[in-house]
Amino acid sequence: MAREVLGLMAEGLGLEEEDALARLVSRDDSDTMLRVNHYPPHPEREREPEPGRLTGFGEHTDPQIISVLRSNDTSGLEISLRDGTWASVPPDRSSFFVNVGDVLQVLTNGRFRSVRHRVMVSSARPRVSVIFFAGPPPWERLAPLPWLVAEDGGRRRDREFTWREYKASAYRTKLAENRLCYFEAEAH
Ligand SMILES: O=C(O)CCC(=O)C(=O)O
Ligand SMILES: [Fe+2]
Repeated sequence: MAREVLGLMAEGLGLEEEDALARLVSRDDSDTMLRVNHYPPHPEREREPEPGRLTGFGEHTDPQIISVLRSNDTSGLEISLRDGTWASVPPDRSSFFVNVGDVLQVLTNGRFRSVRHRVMVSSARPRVSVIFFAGPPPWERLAPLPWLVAEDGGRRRDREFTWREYKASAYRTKLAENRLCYFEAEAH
């Protein structure tokens, strides 16, 4: 699934090698992970700053290449729009929500953006989500793809790093931080 989506993205980007993205998540040592989140129902509480809504998962971007999410039919997931407002992602048990990770933003030289998202809990029903995170192998050297950099007149948004390096840096920072800023190319 993640591989197919990455194949379509490569095609859409006009990459010469159609498996340029998918191959990164298909190796035996690719860093993939499955996470199951359970948000218990939100009981009525009196002393909340914003009554009726609790943060279930704080705002963040996913660090990997791509994340594929499916949830039960309880809402809560929200994405941050350019103007800073939050848009709800309607729950749909029959479809997948695909999220661009930080590494895909780097590889595409910013054509695809890792969107900030969060989970707010306001429902009387529990939310359950299952997310497949597809990341590259630990020692893979990651940098904007040369084909796209050439299209951008040689301008690289980020410098090269390994996934291991990125993960180590991400673990040192807070969830909500923009972790990619440490990897931006110096000359902008
Ligand atoms: O549980 C959800 O709907 C999203 C959780 C999430 O963003 C994550 O686990 O990275
Ligand atoms: Fe996430």
